[in-house]
Amino acid sequence: MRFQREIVKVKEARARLLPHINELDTEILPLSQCHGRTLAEEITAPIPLPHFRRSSMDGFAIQARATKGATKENPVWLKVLETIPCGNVPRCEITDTTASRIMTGAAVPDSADAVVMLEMTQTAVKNGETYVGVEREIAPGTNVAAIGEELEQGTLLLHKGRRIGPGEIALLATFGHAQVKVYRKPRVAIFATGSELLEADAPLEPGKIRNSNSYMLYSLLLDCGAEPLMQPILPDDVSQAQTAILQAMETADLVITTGGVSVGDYDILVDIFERWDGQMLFNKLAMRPGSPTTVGVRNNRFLFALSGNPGACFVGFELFVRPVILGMMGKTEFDLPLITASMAVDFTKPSGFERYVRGIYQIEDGRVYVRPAGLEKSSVTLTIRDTNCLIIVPPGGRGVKKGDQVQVLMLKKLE
Ligand SMILES: Nc1nc2c(c(=O)[nH]1)N[C@H]1C(S)=C(S)[C@@H](COP(=O)(O)OP(=O)(O)OC[C@H]3O[C@@H](n4cnc5c(N)ncnc54)[C@H](O)[C@@H]3O)O[C@H]1N2
Ligand code: MOO
Ligand SMILES: [Mg+2]
Repeated sequence: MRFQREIVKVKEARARLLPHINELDTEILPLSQCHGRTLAEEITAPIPLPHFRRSSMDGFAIQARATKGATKENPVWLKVLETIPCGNVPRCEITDTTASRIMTGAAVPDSADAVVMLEMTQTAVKNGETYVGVEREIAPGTNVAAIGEELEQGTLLLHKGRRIGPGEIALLATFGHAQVKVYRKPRVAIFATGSELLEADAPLEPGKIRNSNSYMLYSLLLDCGAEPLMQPILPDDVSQAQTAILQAMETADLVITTGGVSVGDYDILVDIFERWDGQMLFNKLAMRPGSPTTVGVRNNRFLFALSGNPGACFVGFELFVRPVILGMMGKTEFDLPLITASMAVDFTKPSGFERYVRGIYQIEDGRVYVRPAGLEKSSVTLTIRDTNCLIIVPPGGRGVKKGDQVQVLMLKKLE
């Protein structure tokens, strides 16, 4: 019997990670390279949006009061003073007998309080002068976007720690942030362990399998904005593995291993943790899958020893690695969204521990229904393909029944 394992609940395990999360340093990147990166500064609006009174239609800038009594049969005729394209500054003053042709997005003259759309007008030329006939009464403010209509100056737009996507990029460009302060990507070394593992391009051999976990982790890491560093497969040799892992911990910000954490004779991560000169945060969780998941910290760096079983490796990443990576990039809220949903089917597999079932959510008639993505065994890879949530099945009893309300962690946004 190797060392004793203390069983820790998921909540407690996650709490134990928090004090060890260190924010990474930052770098300045051109805006075009910021997609997927995480903001390391707060962005506020330096000016209002729009910053000038803007026409929202193609038409004529007018004084609304000039249109009193206007009808299609009896239009109010106004003399057209100038044309105001986008990007130009209006020159002429509007009175209750004049108008200026204006385009969508152009600056409305200060003396105008409305824009009548082109379709509500007719034009005529008399003695070389152009006149516009307004066919309807127009209320003040019509088709004029006020200064700050969208945003007031000084509004906080983007928090530090926010992932940059299309919406963030649009705001950054709007306010002239051509260079953006972002967090450096966490560099994460990935080791698969196990003498049964073959490279993905290797032909199969008796008793052996291909290493899929490293590639899955690589993809999960890219997905949360980290820089994965793929390492060679480690055979079941304790010293060799220990040297490689400790070496990687010198250069990478975080190291993940998969496999070798249970009670098998060749579960070498257990041996490595027996000789560990850092802190061990936990080595047994009150959860399925992934109960033997082990996490250590050494010289302020994490070693996540995830299970080798693909399903357990996936769940372990989502529950424990993802929050740490997000925290390293300045996020303070990194919990997966938790919702309540109805079971669409029975799930009767009993479990002594709380179970995080790889699941599928669906929306029907405005309600969220969940079902397991398939065979609920931690060795299963296929279900990861279809999983968009984790259904939390409480410990004990006989699982949950169709129609029961369950807590669900969302991995993908509700569409
Ligand atoms: N007697 C007991 N046996 C087991 C226990 C236990 O408590 N008592 N726990 C079980 C649980 S729960 C899990 S989870 C697994 C954990 O296994 P390990 O993390 O030690 O992983 P391995 O033994 O290395 O491999 C398990 C399984 O996964 C396959 N594997 C490993 N690495 C990869 C990879 N990179 N890509 C794809 N598949 C991989 C490996 O071939 C094994 O089939 O232990 C239970 N046993
Ligand atoms: O805790 Mo293990 O991952 O279920 O089989
Ligand atoms: Mg094992």
